[in-house]
Amino acid sequence: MKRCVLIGGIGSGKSTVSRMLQEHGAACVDLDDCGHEVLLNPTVISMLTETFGEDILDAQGQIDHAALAQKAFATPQATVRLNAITQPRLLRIAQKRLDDLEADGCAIAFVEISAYDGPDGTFAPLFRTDDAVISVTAPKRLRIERAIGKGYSEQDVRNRIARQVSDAQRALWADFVISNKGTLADLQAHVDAIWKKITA
Ligand SMILES: CC(C)(COP(=O)(O)OP(=O)(O)OC[C@H]1O[C@@H](n2cnc3c(N)ncnc32)[C@H](O)[C@@H]1O)[C@@H](O)C(=O)NCCC(=O)NCCS
Ligand SMILES: Nc1ncnc2c1ncn2[C@@H]1O[C@H](COP(=O)(O)OP(=O)(O)OP(=O)(O)O)[C@@H](O)[C@H]1O
Repeated sequence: MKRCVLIGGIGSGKSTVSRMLQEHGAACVDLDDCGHEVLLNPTVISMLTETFGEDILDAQGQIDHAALAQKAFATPQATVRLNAITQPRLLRIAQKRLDDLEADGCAIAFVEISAYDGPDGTFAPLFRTDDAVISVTAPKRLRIERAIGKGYSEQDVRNRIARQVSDAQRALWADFVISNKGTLADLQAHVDAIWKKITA
């Protein structure tokens, strides 16, 4: 199975690119989604409440994502603590999803990684060093606007951006950079061209 890595900061358009790639026939493993599964684990819930306090829970005792985000993205140290609890576990879920796709005969899979920290970083077990990396970028102003449109508060988006690497850093790691500052039709054309190159 050919694997590719799809990276980009909050509101850049990764999920939209992922949807377009899936329409071409690719499978996608979204690490944000794997992370959401981790937050349902009772051990993780206790570790997170011990670290960040009981007020990250909703009335049902489940993690309130916005409440946890407010605490966990407030400082670099808090984000390190969040990542240490969640990322080793979400990595195992993502690895299993990739293994299952491969066993099912999937030809090409994209791993969508919003918190990508480089080829030798946390997510290295999920890909090989020669797998293509696609970075989706957009000006900060547009990313904030788009993320607010998805329901995040402006402060939350700004905090998350502050905890993420820059588009300039992502470009150094990428084989393809998609600049997503135009229309959805522009984005589609860009994705179609990359799909052709990747599958040539
Ligand atoms: C803090 C949580 C509960 C907020 O949940 P919420 O549903 O609001 O956001 P979601 O998980 O869908 O992420 C949305 C975006 O936030 C940003 N983001 C999420 N986690 C991180 C992180 N650890 N570091 C930097 N940015 C992050 C990304 O741009 C991501 O696309 C959740 O993001 C979380 O548990 N994060 C830690 C796990 C993780 O690292 N996930 C990203 C894997 S690549
Ligand atoms: N070129 C575009 N023109 C107009 N709207 C766009 C464009 N690209 C993305 N969007 C919209 O912007 C929002 C953010 O895009 P998307 O969800 O794909 O980003 P993301 O990088 O996956 O974000 P997140 O980090 O929150 O997961 C979505 O509502 C999407 O429909």
